Amino acid sequence: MYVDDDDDQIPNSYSQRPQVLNTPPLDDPEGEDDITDVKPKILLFGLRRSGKTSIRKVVFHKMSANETIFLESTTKLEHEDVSRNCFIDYVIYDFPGQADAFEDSAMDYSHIFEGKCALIFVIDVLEEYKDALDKIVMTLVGLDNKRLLDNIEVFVFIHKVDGLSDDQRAEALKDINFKVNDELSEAGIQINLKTQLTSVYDYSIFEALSIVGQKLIPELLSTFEALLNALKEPCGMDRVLLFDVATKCYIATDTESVPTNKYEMCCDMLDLVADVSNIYTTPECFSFYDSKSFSSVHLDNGTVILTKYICNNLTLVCLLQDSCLAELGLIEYNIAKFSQGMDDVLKSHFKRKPVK
Ligand SMILES: Nc1nc2c(ncn2[C@@H]2O[C@H](COP(=O)(O)OP(=O)(O)OP(=O)(O)O)[C@@H](O)[C@H]2O)c(=O)[nH]1
Repeated sequence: MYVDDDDDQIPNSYSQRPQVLNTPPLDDPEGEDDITDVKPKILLFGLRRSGKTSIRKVVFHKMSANETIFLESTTKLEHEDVSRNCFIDYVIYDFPGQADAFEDSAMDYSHIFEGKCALIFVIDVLEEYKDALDKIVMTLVGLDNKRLLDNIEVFVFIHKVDGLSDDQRAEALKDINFKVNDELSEAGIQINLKTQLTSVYDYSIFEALSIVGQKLIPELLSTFEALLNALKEPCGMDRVLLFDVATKCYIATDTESVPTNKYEMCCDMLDLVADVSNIYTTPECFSFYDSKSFSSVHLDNGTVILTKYICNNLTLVCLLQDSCLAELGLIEYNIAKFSQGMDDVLKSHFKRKPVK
């Protein structure tokens, strides 16, 4: 199936760079689950019980953080396609804690690192983390030796920080950054490691995965930032974010980075809309959102949080001062223009690409 120029709808998912995976995934030795269309990958790596599966389940399956204590250890490589729309369009690989990417010839994972990847090392900060740091360095050295490192964005999630005070978090961040970078430079590896403090008990894990996801769509990101800026400025908005409502990951924002408290405010708003809709939508209704979905909350400090559904699970969340609402017509007009611009960009970007 091909995207037609005249299509009004942006399809839910686009297959992006078709190529054939050389080796079947390891949990699929027969190749039954033949992935002929390799999407960008997010690879979760880390020691046993560091929290990899919990991250996957909480963000992509809406599992509550409390339920993750019942998760069993992953004993073989698991992968799943978590595509929601043309932005959240990737496959997640959850490596078993004991996996070594290159050490064991019976389990050579190197083919998985081919193509566009984000490699996330998850460190359990509540445990002694020397072994975890050794594993990071060993894996990166292995990737470097195989000349695979150039394609890969590398992240370190300093995980389970809900158990730490602010001072302990800052200390862990500094210590881990220093030790990993030190060992990597000793091994002669220059790499831009992105380190995040995360927990499944708050929004930090969604924020961290938003940043990872954005690295997988760099070609679209700058265009969407420009579109969001073009919306923000004439309307006098403080911040505008484009969210995937299913995962609470933000796809893009205006060019200024988003302070964590603002990101949390937006997530609370999305949760509020979902909770109210959950109570009052009829069971036959598949989604809380349609083209008319629009909501606003006025805070007593004069801030307004406004959401407007765009398409394909994507919703705009805008933060503005209530004085800006005097020009509500202008805001609605610019949001409609944004929506049209997004539609045009996606159509031209994915024109004649096969659609799943
Ligand atoms: N306090 C806290 N505990 C967490 C967090 N994330 C995961 N856990 C707990 O960590 C334990 C291990 O989580 P898993 O997700 O199974 O860890 P894993 O890395 O997939 O483990 P393996 O499958 O053995 O490799 C569970 O008891 C989770 O509840 C977090 O952010 N904070």
